[in-house]
Amino acid sequence: MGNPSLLILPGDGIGQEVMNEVRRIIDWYGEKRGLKFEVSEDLVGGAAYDAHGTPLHDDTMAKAQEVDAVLLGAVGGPAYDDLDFSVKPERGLLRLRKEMDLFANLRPAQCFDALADFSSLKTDIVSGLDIMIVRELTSGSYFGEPRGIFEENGERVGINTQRYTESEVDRVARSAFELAKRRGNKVCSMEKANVMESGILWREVVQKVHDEDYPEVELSHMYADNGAMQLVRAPKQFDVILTDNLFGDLLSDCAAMLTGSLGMLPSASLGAPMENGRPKALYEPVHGSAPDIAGQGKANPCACILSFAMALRYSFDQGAEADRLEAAVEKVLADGVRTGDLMQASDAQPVSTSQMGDAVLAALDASL
Ligand SMILES: NC(=O)C1=CN([C@@H]2O[C@H](COP(=O)(O)OP(=O)(O)OC[C@H]3O[C@@H](n4cnc5c(N)ncnc54)[C@H](O)[C@@H]3O)[C@@H](O)[C@H]2O)C=CC1
Ligand SMILES: CC(C)CC(=O)C(=O)O
Ligand SMILES: [Mg+2]
Repeated sequence: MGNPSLLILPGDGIGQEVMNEVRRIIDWYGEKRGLKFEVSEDLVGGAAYDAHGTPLHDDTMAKAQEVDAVLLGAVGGPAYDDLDFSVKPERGLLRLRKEMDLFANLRPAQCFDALADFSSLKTDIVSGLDIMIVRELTSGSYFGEPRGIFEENGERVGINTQRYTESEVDRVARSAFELAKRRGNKVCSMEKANVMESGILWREVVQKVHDEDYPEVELSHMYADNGAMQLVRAPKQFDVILTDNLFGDLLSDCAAMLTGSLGMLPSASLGAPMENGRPKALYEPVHGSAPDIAGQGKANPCACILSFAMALRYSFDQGAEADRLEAAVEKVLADGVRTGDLMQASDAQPVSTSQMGDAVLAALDASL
């Protein structure tokens, strides 16, 4: 059997900068741990649009379907804001998620001890925080039809459709319950069943999956607006949060600030098992291309580095090496190394993206 394959899609803006650091970490694993990957690279998002006039070339899509895992930086940026949606960078990412059928987006929000006093919330509220948001990723309002901007009664109307089938809810609910069994054994499902039919169906299906196959897991339901409030009021009440595509997008950015910064939040997007038993998978930081800091060496690469740790765990059965990488990031933070997003304006000089990468590599060396 050959080395496991990894397709790297840096994308746009800080996606390219943070991915530079992940490449060095992948090399480190090859050299120091004998964990070699068959790495290929391609374009996605604005970079692909500039080269090919499309945010995701068919050849790239085909490659993504073949590899063991895809690692993506971020897409988008102001240069592409006025494009028709069909060719916008974000559309490339949506296509990738949809065609790979990556229905379960795992977004862990963990507060490292060293950042507990930096979080937007009081230290005791976030200290030791470890929650997992499971966001449905291939349906809901980012994909439902009809969608578009249409003429109606002499004016334009913008339409997106929140749509969920029972099977779509069923499969992502199972992912959440399975994860909960390996964690704190609790799932809180969030929707708006009070005002949305899709929410009513969501709640019914989640309850049914629970009652039939996961009665031992503690299940609660919460309206997503209250969920957002509870997330900043008392986040440690949650273990696994299960929610739809749109609410999950919002709630996970919100959870980022509990951990200190959006620059700290990794994610894994998982689909059905492939022939080798591993899930189809794409790993990416939760953040976007951050045009306000792009090209300045200011981006925090930790979210992308931690996304690679998730790849080690979920795609390559390297749980111990994932632990090693997460511990390296934790040590660096404990040593006080900080990119600008992890400091108050008046603090000492922040480190650059590549200096943060240097520090993580040094911590990895020290772990041997
Ligand atoms: N998965 C993806 O590729 C995503 C792409 N986007 C796209 O990115 C572009 C910019 O979107 P925004 O709304 O500005 O969201 P964003 O996530 O790019 O940035 C929001 C804020 O967080 C900061 N930030 C984000 N990541 C950081 C990091 N690693 N280190 C330090 N600071 C960081 C940024 O500087 C900015 O102030 C848009 O085109 C958007 O559609 C947005 C979210 C996800
Ligand atoms: C397609 C992305 C730009 C949407 C997003 O913000 C995300 O998935 O976190
Ligand atoms: Mg988002």
